[in-house]
Amino acid sequence: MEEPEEPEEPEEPEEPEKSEEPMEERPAAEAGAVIVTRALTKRYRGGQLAVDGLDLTVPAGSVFGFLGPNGSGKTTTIRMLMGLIEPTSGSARVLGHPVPRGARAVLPRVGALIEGPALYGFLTGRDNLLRYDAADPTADPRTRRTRVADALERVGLAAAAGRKAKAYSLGMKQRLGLAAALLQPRALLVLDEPTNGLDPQGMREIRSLIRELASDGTTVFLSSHLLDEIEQVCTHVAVMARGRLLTQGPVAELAAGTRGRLVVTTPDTADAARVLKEQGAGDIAVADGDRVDAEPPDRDLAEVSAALVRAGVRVRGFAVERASLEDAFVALTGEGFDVAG
Ligand SMILES: Nc1ncnc2c1ncn2[C@@H]1O[C@H](COP(=O)(O)OP(=O)(O)OP(=O)(O)O)[C@@H](O)[C@H]1O
Repeated sequence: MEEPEEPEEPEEPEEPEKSEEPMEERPAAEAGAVIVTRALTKRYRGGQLAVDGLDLTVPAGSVFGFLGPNGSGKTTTIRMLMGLIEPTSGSARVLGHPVPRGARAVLPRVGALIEGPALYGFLTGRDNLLRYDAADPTADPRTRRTRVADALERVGLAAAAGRKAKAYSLGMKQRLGLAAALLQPRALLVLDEPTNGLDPQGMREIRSLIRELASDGTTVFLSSHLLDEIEQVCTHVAVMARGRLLTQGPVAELAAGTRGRLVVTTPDTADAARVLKEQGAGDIAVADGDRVDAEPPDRDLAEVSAALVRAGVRVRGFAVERASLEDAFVALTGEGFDVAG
C-alpha cells in the first residue's frame, strides 16, 4: 500500500537564511550555525544502525573535522546532509534549510566532494570542468571559460589544464574535483575524506588548499579518519564512534581539557618506571632509549620529581607534554584511535 504523501510545503522564496523557528527560541550557537542536526538517525534496511541520535552544530566560518574510524557513520551522515538519503528519524538543517526537503534550495550554495570526483579520463582537466559547468543550468555560458580558468588557477592546476585527466595523479584528480566544487561561490564545502588514498605530498597539497579556501570565510566540513589531519587543518571537531557522537567543539578546547603525558628523560628507564608507578602514575610506557611517559598522578609533580631523585634516577628531563587530540580521544573512549579502521 502506498504511504500517504506528506503535504508539499510551498517553495521557499530566494535566500530564506532564517530558520522557521523564531530566533529567540534557538540557542545562540545554533543561530550562527551552518549545519545543525537534531537526533539524526539512520537505520539501513538490513537493520544496521549507521547513525544514532546525532546532534551536530557546525559554526559558520569553521573548518569542521568530522572524525571517526571507518564505519563510524560519517559518509551516511554526509549523504543525509546532502539530501541523498532520507534519515530514519531526527532532523537536519543546512544553511538554514531543512534537508532533504529544502535540498533544492540549498545545494547550489554547497560545494561537495563525496567519494571521489566523477571525471572523464579522456577529457582534459579543463574540458572536464567546462562540461561540468555546462551541466549547471544557473551557470552563464558567456563567462564559462573565465570561471573554469579561475577555478583551475585556484587549485593550482592551470599549468596542467590541457592534459588528459587520466594522466593526472590521484592528488591532481582530487584537486580537479575541488575545482568543480568551486566553479560557483559557495557558502559551504563538504568534503568526504578528501585526502584518502593520496601520498604524503598529495595530502599536504590538499590540506593547504583547504586552509586557503577557509581563509576567505567559507565554512568547510570535512570527514577524516586521520587524527593528525584534523589537528592540522581544523578549528573544530566532532568525534564519532559506532554511529554516535562522542564529543564536539573547538580542537584546542578538546585537547586543553585533557591532561597531557608526563615525560621523564633518563638513562635509568626501568627505575624511573618503578618510581612513577609507586607515585601513582598510570599507563606507564617505556620507550626505547631514554624516555618514560605516563599519565600524571593526581599529586604535586614536585613530589614525583623529588621521589625520582631520591631513588637515584638520573633525570635529564621532566615535563608534562601538551595534550594532543589523540590523548583527548583516548581519554574519551578508553581506547586508541584505530587509524586503519
Ligand atoms: N547502503 C548501506 N546499507 C547497509 N549498511 C550500510 C550502507 N552504507 C553503510 N552501511 C553501514 O553503516 C555503517 C556506517 O557506514 P559509513 O559508510 O557511514 O561509515 P564511515 O564512517 O563513513 O566509514 P567509511 O569511511 O568506511 O565510509 C557501517 O557499518 C556500514 O557497513
